[in-house]
Amino acid sequence: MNDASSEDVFQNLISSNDTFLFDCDGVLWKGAKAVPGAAAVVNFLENLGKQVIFVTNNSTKSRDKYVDKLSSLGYPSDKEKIFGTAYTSALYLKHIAKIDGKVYLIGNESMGEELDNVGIKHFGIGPDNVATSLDYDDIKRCKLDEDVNAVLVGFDGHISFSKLVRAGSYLRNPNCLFLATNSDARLPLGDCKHVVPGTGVMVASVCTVAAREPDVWCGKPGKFMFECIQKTIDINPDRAIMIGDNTKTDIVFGKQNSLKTLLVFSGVSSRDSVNSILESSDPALKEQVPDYVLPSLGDWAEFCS
Ligand SMILES: C[C@H](OP(=O)(O)O)C(=O)O
Ligand SMILES: [Mg+2]
Repeated sequence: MNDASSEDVFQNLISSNDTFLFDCDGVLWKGAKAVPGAAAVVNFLENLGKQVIFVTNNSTKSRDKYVDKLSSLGYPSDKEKIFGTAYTSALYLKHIAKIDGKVYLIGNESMGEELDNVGIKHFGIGPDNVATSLDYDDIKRCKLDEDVNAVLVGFDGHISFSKLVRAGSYLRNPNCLFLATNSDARLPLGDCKHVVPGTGVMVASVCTVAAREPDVWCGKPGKFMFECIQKTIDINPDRAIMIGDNTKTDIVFGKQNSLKTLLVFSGVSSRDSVNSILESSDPALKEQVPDYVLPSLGDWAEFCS
C-alpha cells in the first residue's frame, strides 16, 4: 500500500492510467457539499484527455439528476459516463431478467424514474403504513398483487413494517427475483452528528424477513455494475484506477475487476480501519487493501495548475 500524497506519485498515476473511475459520496461530495479541491482534480484529468467515469451505489438519483448534481458542483457531467444503481437496476430488470410483470419497489422516486425510462411496471414508492400491528386483520390490509415477479430494494426513507410484510410475502415465492442496489451501511454526510443509515440497512431487513439473500446486487462490488460500464465504454483494466472511500465496496470492486485502487479517507473508511485490515490474518480481507491511499482527492489540487 503506497501513499499517493506526493506529486511524483500523482504524475506516475497520470502516466500509467487512461481511465479514472470515481466513487461519488465521500470522494467527490459529502451530502450537498463538494469535497474541497476535488472538482479541480477531476477537471484537470478530463482536460488531459483521461476518461473520467462516475460509479456510485447511491440510488437516490437518476442519471439525469446526477448530471445536474455533478455540474452544479463543478464536475464534468457527461450522462454516458455516470453509473448509479437506480440506472443499473433498471438495466438489469429490462435486459437481463426481462421482467414482464410488475416490480415491487422498496426505493425512491429516482429509481421509479429509471424503471419508467425502460418501461418496467412498478409500485411501492412513498409511505406505506397500512399495517402497524400484529393483528391479522391489520396485516391483511397489505393487499398482495399477483403480477409481482421481482422485488427491488434500494434507498427508501419510508421503509416500514407494511413494506416488509409485502416484500417478505412476494419473496416467499422462489421464482420472484430479489434485486438489491447496494449494501452500504452508512452514508457519509460530512458535518453531521447523526449516524445516517444506508441502503444496506434496508436490504438487510428484507433479507431477514424473506430468509433469502439477493439474487443480484446492482451496485459495487457486484459484477453487474462493471458489465454495465463495459457495455458502452472501452476500458483497459491495466490502465485504469478506481478511486473510492469504502474498502468493502469500492476497493473490492476495483480489485475484482483488475483495476488499480486508491482509497481516500474523506468518507467511510478510515486509516485505522485499513490498519486493522492489514493486521488481520483473515485472507478474505486482502481484497479490501487498496494499492494507494490519500487523505482527500482535493489534496492533489495543488498539482493541477
Ligand atoms: C455511500 C454510497 O454511495 P457511493 O459512495 O457509492 O457514491 C451509498 O449511497 O450507499
Ligand atoms: Mg463512497
